[in-house]
Amino acid sequence: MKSVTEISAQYSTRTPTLFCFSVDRPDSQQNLLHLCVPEIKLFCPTVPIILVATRSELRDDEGIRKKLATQGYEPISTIEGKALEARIGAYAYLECSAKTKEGVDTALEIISQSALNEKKRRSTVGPAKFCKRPKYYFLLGFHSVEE
Ligand SMILES: Nc1nc2c(ncn2[C@@H]2O[C@H](COP(=O)(O)OP(=O)(O)OP(=O)(O)O)[C@@H](O)[C@H]2O)c(=O)[nH]1
Repeated sequence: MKSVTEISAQYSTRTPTLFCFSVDRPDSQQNLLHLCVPEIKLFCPTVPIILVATRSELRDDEGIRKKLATQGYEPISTIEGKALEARIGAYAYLECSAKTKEGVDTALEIISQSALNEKKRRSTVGPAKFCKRPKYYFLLGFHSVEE
């Protein structure tokens, strides 16, 4: 997963950005909610977020269900995914599995469509600016686009 530092360095303020979590990894959803989303909202508030649930076929995998159950978890459901979409104000919520290919075509279609919509919007409202980067990233030793 790209860090928000990388996103803010490379992307314009309106480039649609994919945030992915894996349905068998409740921690990946928590990382998005508590680390990535607050940062991108702070530094790139106008970036449209497309939320993607990956490895969706693992919801029906008994081995995964059992493993998660021993830790007190279940695979992340569609309802939870949609709740996260609403909570972070995402542009779209998608689910797919690279393994079974389910949802992949739809995901690619919606992602392309959002990029085309953005291109259209840009031609009417002018060019996008780059995201403002937080100063403390310098202290942590990240590269800067200004360097
Ligand atoms: N079950 C399942 N496994 C998948 C799926 N997509 C990817 N994987 C597995 O997930 C692992 C990581 O896949 P990659 O395509 O390398 O994805 P990545 O984002 O580069 O992964 P990381 O390097 O782990 O961050 C591999 O072992 C893949 O086989 C999927 O749809 N279902």
